[in-house]
Amino acid sequence: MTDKPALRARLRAARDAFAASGGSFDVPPAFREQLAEKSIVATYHPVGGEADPSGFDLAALASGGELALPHVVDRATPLRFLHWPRHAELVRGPFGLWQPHHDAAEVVPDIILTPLVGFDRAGNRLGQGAGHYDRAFATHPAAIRIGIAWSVQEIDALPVDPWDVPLHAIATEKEWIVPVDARS
Ligand SMILES: Nc1nc2c(c(=O)[nH]1)N(C=O)[C@@H](CNc1ccc(C(=O)N[C@@H](CCC(=O)O)C(=O)O)cc1)CN2
Ligand SMILES: Nc1ncnc2c1ncn2[C@@H]1O[C@H](COP(=O)(O)OP(=O)(O)OP(=O)(O)O)[C@@H](O)[C@H]1O
Repeated sequence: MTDKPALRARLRAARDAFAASGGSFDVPPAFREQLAEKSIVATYHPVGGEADPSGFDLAALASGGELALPHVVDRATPLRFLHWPRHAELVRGPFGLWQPHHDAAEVVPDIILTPLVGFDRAGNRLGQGAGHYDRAFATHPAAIRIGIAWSVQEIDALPVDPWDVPLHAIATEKEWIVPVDARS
């Protein structure tokens, strides 16, 4: 299967079925190592069957880091990462998201944790299709890009478009995947 909309439908269904069966996540040691030097972590507030990144959030705070959340206006407008003191009140946004108030401080993330719809072992990513993270990665090329997903969201090879920016690592409930091209 090569078209993104069809893959998205299939992988969302696999994600939601897996999440409903009660998956859980440990924070990979390799993520903790990255926190030594990287302090501003853009996380996300999970919706539906998305894997919950709270363990990553706590690890970032425990190492002295700060959190940010994406703020979205609509499909066409690029997202902004806004500072989020954990437990600060969130406001309901589009797509059923919870996000910081629009006048929270904008930050430049060192690490971007990205919820995935799908992924492959080469670090290619399938998202929601609005291009929010594609554009954020283009705006913040120095940030470390870490995808978070359930293992059932993996496929052999995703179709790749010219604007797709590969991930540096993918965390699932089973493993920490570092694509060959992202190894140093
Ligand atoms: N938790 C979370 N926050 C996020 C994202 C995300 O995917 N998940 N985003 C990712 O870019 C950005 C928001 N952009 C989005 C763009 C489109 C849709 C969307 O089409 N949602 C579908 C249902 C999705 C599903 O079941 O997976 C919908 O509302 O019908 C969602 C978010 C930033 N924040
Ligand atoms: N750097 C960019 N600047 C402007 N538009 C972009 C950029 N990158 C991607 N886009 C647009 O965003 C859309 C992304 O579609 P695609 O199906 O690849 O999204 P996706 O893989 O689900 O990722 P995302 O999570 O970013 O939505 C395309 O219409 C593309 O033209």
